[in-house]
Amino acid sequence: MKGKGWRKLHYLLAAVAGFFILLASGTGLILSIEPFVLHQYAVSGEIDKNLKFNELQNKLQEDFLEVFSLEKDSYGNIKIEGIGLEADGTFFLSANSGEIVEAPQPVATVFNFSRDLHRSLFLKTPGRVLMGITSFAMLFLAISGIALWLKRAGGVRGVLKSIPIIEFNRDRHAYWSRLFILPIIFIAASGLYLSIDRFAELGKESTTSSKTRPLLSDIKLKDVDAVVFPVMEEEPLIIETKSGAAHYVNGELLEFYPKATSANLRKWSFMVHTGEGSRPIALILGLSSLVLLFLTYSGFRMLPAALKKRGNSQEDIENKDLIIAVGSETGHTWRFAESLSKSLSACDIDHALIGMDQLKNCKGEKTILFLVSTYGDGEAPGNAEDFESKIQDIFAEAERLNFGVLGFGSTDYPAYCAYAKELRNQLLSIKNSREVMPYETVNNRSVSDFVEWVKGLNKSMNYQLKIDTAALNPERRKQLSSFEVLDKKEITELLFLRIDLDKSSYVRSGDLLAVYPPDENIERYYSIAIDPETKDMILLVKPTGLCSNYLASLSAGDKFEAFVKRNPSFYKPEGSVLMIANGTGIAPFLGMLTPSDSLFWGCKYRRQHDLIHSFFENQNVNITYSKEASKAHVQDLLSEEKNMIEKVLKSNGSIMICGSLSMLKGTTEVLNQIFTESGLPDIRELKKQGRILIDCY
Ligand SMILES: Cc1cc2nc3c(=O)[nH]c(=O)nc-3n(C[C@H](O)[C@H](O)[C@H](O)COP(=O)(O)O)c2cc1C
Repeated sequence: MKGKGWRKLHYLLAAVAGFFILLASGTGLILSIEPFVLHQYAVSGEIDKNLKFNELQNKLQEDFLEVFSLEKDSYGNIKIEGIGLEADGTFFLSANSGEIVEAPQPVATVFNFSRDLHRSLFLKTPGRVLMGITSFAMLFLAISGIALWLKRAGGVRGVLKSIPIIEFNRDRHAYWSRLFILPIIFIAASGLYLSIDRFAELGKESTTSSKTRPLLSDIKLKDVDAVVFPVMEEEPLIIETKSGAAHYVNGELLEFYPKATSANLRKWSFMVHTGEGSRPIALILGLSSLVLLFLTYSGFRMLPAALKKRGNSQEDIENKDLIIAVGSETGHTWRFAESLSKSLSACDIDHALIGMDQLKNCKGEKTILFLVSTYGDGEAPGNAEDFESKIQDIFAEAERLNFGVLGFGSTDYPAYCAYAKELRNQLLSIKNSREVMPYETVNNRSVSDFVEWVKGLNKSMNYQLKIDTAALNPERRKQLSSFEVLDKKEITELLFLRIDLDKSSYVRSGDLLAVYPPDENIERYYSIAIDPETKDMILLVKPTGLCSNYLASLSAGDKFEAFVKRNPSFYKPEGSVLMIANGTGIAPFLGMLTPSDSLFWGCKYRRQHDLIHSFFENQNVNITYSKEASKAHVQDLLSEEKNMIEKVLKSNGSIMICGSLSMLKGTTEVLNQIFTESGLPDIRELKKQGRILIDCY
């Protein structure tokens, strides 16, 4: 089955069985507490491992007129039914003295109530059947979940990789289900087995006699599970142990019925499913129930978007010249495509919106705008999985294909927008194809990236589209903190902000500050430094956009709303570090620089240096100015530092790069050349080893 099929199965099962799973998890959570509160439940004490069953039997003959049965419960209690010298009924015995001990306290109503609800929804047999089916659905949810998880990870190799948390419900759902997959499978499988066992009456003991013939005098009390005592003389004494049931008459072994595997399986399933008698298992069950509750909640939050039918069908596109084709795994790209479609309609531009799996047999001249995400480890999203194998057929009859590709992805993943790039190459190889819109990307569903692309589209196609950004539903994060500006300085296009920070805060240099301009729901990220001396937060901003102009309008004492996004992939590594930055990209390094590091910074004007020179005292800093006489860029400085760069890397040091993408491009070229000449691994390999860290935008 393909990723799409597994996803459908997963959602279908969740939609059908979700309510019952919720019920079973809630009651399961309550029941998992039982072994912890019933601490006085074990009243029989520890059984001496050498104590023989015979010895207890002799004691019983002294104290009871008649004993009918003996049973050991999962708490190790010895429970007997019989007629005592003073009373008759059920008694608990001390394991070693054989004397009657105080009966355990009754079980709290909440546990009995939860147990009945958990097992049968108070509906007796139909309820038990329903809960059996729920276990079955849960097992298949776990199996389809594993398939989705493999797809998400881009194959088996990636399953243990960390999961970036970009979207709370989706990514935490994946995170927690991965962590608890084994207990969840055990819970579902044991629940299913217990249900089947009850209805199919599995586990009847085999009557095959065994070669192991336990003598009555050898049986130890610790090995006994249950005993049925003879009432009439000709009846046998039946002793059940882990290995089977032995029948004795007058102390002689008459028959032995080894225990069938199914009986052991039943016992094992009961233990795994209830945790009765084992607090560690009960703890795992409790935590798993909590996780299941969360998975049901987050799954239901994702369900409406997943089940929504989107786009036109193949028939609708036949006489359209302009098509928006969407490749999406989890539905976000559709939101952008729909808002583009709306703005085209508002301008009376005839077009169709379609999923990539619906795109078949294009005839004549078509203009197709592909909006595609990347999934797994740089792979195609679900509805574009088969596109590559069909692409030649799809366009076989097209006279001309005008296309543009907009990639949706996240720089949190190493293969940023890899599928969009691959698709673009495939389209370029189609006969009569022409790229009419330059390839662009949208990082982390950035509305501003998308709006920029639409501006480009307007230019290329001579449109006047206006995107309704509110329709893209960017949500302002709920928990924002208020930050106070302590100091603000500005020198030619560079703004320096010192911001008050709770001194016990966990924030580190290299983290990001996400700021919302007033009346806007789209945050902008700024790399931050923590001043090593004062522990204040330092922000460097180029005041050219809506948010940076807002920050520029603030004065000391003003407050603004923001949150800190942890960015551990850009924390300073051990050892000496070569830091490379241009413009405001220097910000995180202001809090990282030590005398054993070197910093290369490219800025525009000499004056800008005055804003931050106090951070450079006794440090190894090299600066270029692109708007002064030298007109040099930071990469020009690097090409003269071959020996130093080689020395840093050969002594196990690292390189960190922060700033613009164009600086990254130039820097990468220079570094690659140096690495080749020095026999060092290439940038890709060093990045993999975590020795080149990049934060460019
Ligand atoms: C499991 C997973 C894997 C991803 N892998 C990549 C990737 O390799 N490269 C990338 O640029 N983005 C990757 N992304 C980010 C998505 O492409 C991005 O969130 C996109 O907006 C999702 O759009 P969609 O909901 O339409 O599929 C991944 C997201 C997830 C959840």
